[in-house]
Amino acid sequence: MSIIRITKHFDFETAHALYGYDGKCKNIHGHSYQLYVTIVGTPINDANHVKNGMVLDFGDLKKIVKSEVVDIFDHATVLNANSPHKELAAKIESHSSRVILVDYQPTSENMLVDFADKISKKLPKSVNLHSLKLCETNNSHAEWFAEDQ
Ligand SMILES: Nc1nc2c(c(=O)[nH]1)N=C([C@H](O)[C@H](O)COP(=O)(O)OP(=O)(O)OP(=O)(O)O)CN2
Ligand SMILES: [Zn+2]
Repeated sequence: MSIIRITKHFDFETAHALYGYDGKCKNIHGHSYQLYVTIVGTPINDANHVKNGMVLDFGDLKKIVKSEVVDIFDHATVLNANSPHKELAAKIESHSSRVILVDYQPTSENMLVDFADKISKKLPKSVNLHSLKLCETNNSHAEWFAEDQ
C-alpha cells in the first residue's frame, strides 16, 4: 500500500513581541499567521471502514489543530515568560485580553517546535506528523520536518 502525505491549511491572527530583539519586532505587533500541517500514513484499505481511502479524515486533523493551536493562539498576544514581558502579560490579562506566556522567544521557529509537540501528541498512532510550515508574513516562513529532528 502507498504511503501518502496529506496537508491542511489554517490561519489565525496573533500578536507577539520579541523581547531583546534588535529591530522593530521587539514591539508588540501582529501577524496573520498561516500554518500548513502535513501528516503521513497509509490510506485505510477496508471497504467496510467509514474512513476507507483516507490517511486521516481532514476533519479529524482540523479538530486536532484547532483545539491544540488555532483556538488558543487566535486573537491572543504571545509573550516570552523568560523576560520582563511576564509583568506586561499580567497587566494585559487584567484587562481581559488573551495572553499566552510561553517559555521561549516567540519566533516562528520556536512556535513551530511548540506546535509540533502539541499536534504530535494528539495524532492517532496510525499517522505521523511529517512537517509544519508557518508563514509569518507573505515573504517569511519557517518549516519543521520530522526527519530533521
Ligand atoms: N528567523 C526569524 N527572524 C525574524 C522573526 C522570526 O520569527 N524568525 N520574526 C521577526 C518579526 O516577528 C517580524 O514581524 C517579521 O520580520 P520580517 O519578515 O523582517 O518583516 P518585515 O515586514 O519587516 O519584512 P519585509 O521583508 O521588509 O516585508 C523578525 N525576524
Ligand atoms: Zn512578528
